[in-house]
This record gives sequence, structure tokens and C-alpha cells, in this order.
Amino acid sequence: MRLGLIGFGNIGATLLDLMQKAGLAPAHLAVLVRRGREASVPATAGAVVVTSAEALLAETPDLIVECAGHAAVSEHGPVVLRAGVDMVQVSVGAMSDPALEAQLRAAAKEGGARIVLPAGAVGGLDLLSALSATGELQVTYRGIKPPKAWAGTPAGETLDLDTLTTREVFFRGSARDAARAFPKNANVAAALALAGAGFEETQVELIADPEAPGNVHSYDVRSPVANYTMEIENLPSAGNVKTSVSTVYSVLREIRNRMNPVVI
Ligand SMILES: NC(=O)C1=CN([C@@H]2O[C@H](COP(=O)(O)OP(=O)(O)OC[C@H]3O[C@@H](n4cnc5c(N)ncnc54)[C@H](O)[C@@H]3O)[C@@H](O)[C@H]2O)C=CC1
Ligand SMILES: O=C([O-])CC(=O)C(=O)O
Repeated sequence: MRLGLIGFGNIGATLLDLMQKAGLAPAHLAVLVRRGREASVPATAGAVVVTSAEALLAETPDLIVECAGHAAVSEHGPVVLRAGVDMVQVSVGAMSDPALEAQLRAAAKEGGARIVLPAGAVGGLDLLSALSATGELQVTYRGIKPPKAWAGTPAGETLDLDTLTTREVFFRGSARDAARAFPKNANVAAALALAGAGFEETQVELIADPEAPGNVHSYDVRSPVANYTMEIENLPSAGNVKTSVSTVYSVLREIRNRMNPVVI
């Protein structure tokens, strides 16, 4: 596979490592970084490093994985999709901006490309997406992380994250508001919303818990044909405590599914 990456931080670097270990090293790798950040991609990655979507497309990738953040989706997503290249959009929460979502969908349609939204750090989206066809879903999600994972977010305006000793719910609202206010922590809420009941209807609680065993994603689903509760206790990444390691495995799964004859 000729692979294009947008962003080479924690997820990008770990993904390449996992691909190499799984014997799935890309035949060709191009990485889009911000201008001036070219040196952040080590020579050992064996990548062509570029600073624009046009230059990334010139490397003729079969698939592009965005793992750079909401602003990067807005900057590069429409260009990539209009050119007809499928994009795994790890920053799912960028879809919480209705204008951007419409722009991305239109670009994908125009280019004949697909936007692949990975499950990321959460699971069970297959069943949730299937049950959405019932038209009667109730979904409540709780995102629980240690205080330090909420550093630099609006949680710090109401909580002293450095000294917190008790579990605190600092956000209650819709998945849309959560994804917009917590772009590095609530992509999971956006994925659940898009798979299931929608951005407005999906209820979200965000919690800082000094006793949290990791990044915990828990949600309840009620529908006319099935009810279930899911709880995933994730190991945070060494390179970014906000991001669970399983997010990277979920992207690896998308790549495996494009390379293997059986999709699962
Ligand atoms: N779907 C999910 O479950 C999850 C999604 N995410 C998303 O993935 C993103 C990346 O996560 P990490 O790799 O852990 O973060 P990170 O901060 O370690 O890496 C992000 C990289 O992207 C680069 N970058 C930022 N803007 C860019 C641009 N316009 N063009 C090119 N590169 C750019 C940064 O310089 C940095 O190297 C998060 O911001 C979040 O939006 C993260 C965790 C879970
Ligand atoms: O990686 C995680 O645990 C979830 C996360 O940050 C997000 O949803 O943005």
C-alpha cells in the first residue's frame, strides 16, 4: 500500500511502528507536516515529507490517514477527498462543525472518495450503527480520564486538575458540544453520535477521576430491539496521555481491512 499520513505525532509514529511489526509496512510512505516541522519525521520512517495536501497527493497514495487534529481535517480533508483518495479521519470530532461536515461529504461525493471514520478508542460501533436503523436510539456516553488528560481543556476552568482528589463531572451536554469544546478528548463522543443517535441526541458526561485506571469510555444504548452497555478501559499512549493506545490499533485495523481479502 502507498500510504499518506497527515500528522506525525503520537498516532502517526505509533501506527508506522505497528505496521512494521505486523509485516504491513507501506510500500511507499508520504507524511504531511506543518511547514517548519519537517524534521519531526525521523529518517528511519523512510518517508517523503511534504507540507501541503497537493504535494501529498502528488505521491499518489492509495489511502490517506489523518491523525493531526480538527484544524488539519478542515485544511486538508476537502482537498484530499476531492482528488478521489479515501481518508481515514481519526479526528472524527471535526464532523461536529456542520459546515465542515457538509463540505467533507460534498468533496467525497465529488471525488468519488470515502471518508472512513474509525472506531478509535471506543468499540461496539458496528452494533450501534446497525441499531440506528430502528430510529429509536437512546445513547448516553461517559468519558472518564485521569485529571492530567484534561490539562489544557475547559475542564481546567472549573477544576484544579493538579490537586484534584475526587471524581468530578465537569461537562454534561450533547455530543456536538462535547466534540467542539474538547477536540482532543471527545472524538469518541462524535463517533458514537455519528454511528448512532446523532450529535444532538447523544448525551455526554465528561469526568476527571484521579482513581481512573486509564482512559475509560462507557456508554449505554437502548433501542427497541437491543439494549447494551459497553465499557472500555484503555491504556493511555506514552506519547500523549489524552490518546488511548487502542486508537492506533483501530487505525491499523482499517489498513488491514483494506489489504486483506476478508473484512472484519
Ligand atoms: N477517534 C479517536 O478515538 C481519537 C482521535 N484522536 C484525534 O487524533 C489527533 C492526533 O492524536 P495524537 O497523535 O495523539 O496527537 P499528537 O499531538 O501527538 O499529534 C498530532 C500531530 O499532528 C501535527 N499537526 C497538527 N496540525 C497539523 C496540520 N495542520 N498538518 C499536519 N500536521 C499537523 C502536530 O504537529 C502533531 O505532530 C487528536 O488531535 C484527535 O483529534 C485522538 C485520540 C482518539
Ligand atoms: O483516546 C481516547 O481515549 C479518546 C480521545 O482522546 C478522544 O475521543 O478524542
